[in-house]
Amino acid sequence: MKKLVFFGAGSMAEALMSGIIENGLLKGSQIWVTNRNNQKKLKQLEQTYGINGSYDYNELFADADAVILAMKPKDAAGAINEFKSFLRDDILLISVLAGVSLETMEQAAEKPLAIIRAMPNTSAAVSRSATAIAGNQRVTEAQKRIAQKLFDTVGFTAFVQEEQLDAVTGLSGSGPAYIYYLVEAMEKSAVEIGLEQKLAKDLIVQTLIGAAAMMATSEKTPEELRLQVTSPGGTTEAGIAILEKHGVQEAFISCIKEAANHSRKMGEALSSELGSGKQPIKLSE
Ligand SMILES: NC(=O)C1=CN([C@@H]2O[C@H](COP(=O)(O)OP(=O)(O)OC[C@H]3O[C@@H](n4cnc5c(N)ncnc54)[C@H](OP(=O)(O)O)[C@@H]3O)[C@@H](O)[C@H]2O)C=CC1
Ligand SMILES: O=C(O)[C@@H]1CCC=N1
Repeated sequence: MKKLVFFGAGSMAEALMSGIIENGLLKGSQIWVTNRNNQKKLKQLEQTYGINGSYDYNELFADADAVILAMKPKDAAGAINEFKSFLRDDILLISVLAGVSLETMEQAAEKPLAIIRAMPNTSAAVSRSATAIAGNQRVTEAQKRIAQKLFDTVGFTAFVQEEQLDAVTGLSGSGPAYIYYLVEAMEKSAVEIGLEQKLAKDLIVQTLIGAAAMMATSEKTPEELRLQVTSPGGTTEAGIAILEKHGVQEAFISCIKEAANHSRKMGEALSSELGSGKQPIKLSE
């Protein structure tokens, strides 16, 4: 790949471009980025990563191998409509939009295109994304390899059925936020029980890294690993009894199901917006 273009310059686009550049897959000069109107952000990305910011579609699409769609799903129809006349047949469109189906994007582009739908996460910035991808029939083997290399560069990649991508979104697309939420609670409690914030953060981060490494390398299930830590009558048992009392595991299960369901609903909203005469489904923000 010689030229990659990002439509959208927010959290996900920045995580991907920084991982791609950091790992040497592409130089900053091979990456082009545009957004809706936040010129300050484009300047900041130019200064940080040496990428090219532009609002000129001729310049953006010239010799582009792949275009990554990285705006909010609600902005996708408008964006595709604005740039669809610049899309050549040989450009690979890669969408990271939550919920938006391949069919909806094909419909929006109003022309046959090779499209990969991907669900990475922001840990791409540190080459630790968990990404799942699915493509339409027009994606060639060479284009599949391009997409796989791109996402392998920033972490782990799995090919999935398109129908599974809403579940992936609820699980690992949003997943980092669930972990940060848990860590917020761990940090608050650490301070309340007498630890300095810096020490608490170091201990928490190392605990997460260690637990992740155990799960990645051990033959044991997470439940077995948990039981190894839980001495009968000990501290862990006392703590986990509180989590059980508050239904924390059930809450996490509902959280992931709701996020996956919301991904599906966002896709349906865009699809019906594009469909003739149908009203978009209302989403609670
Ligand atoms: N954040 C995450 O953890 C993840 C996000 N995603 C997906 O990535 C996408 C982006 O999310 P995120 O980065 O968080 O969003 P942000 O709100 O951080 O960024 C959205 C970007 O899209 C730009 N934009 C809006 N409209 C257009 C347009 N018409 N043309 C070009 N650019 C446009 C915005 O520009 P401006 O600032 O000028 O308005 C902004 O740069 C979403 O679809 C989301 O589902 C997927 C996986 C994880
Ligand atoms: O919250 C969102 O909608 C996006 C998709 C996955 C993570 N962030």
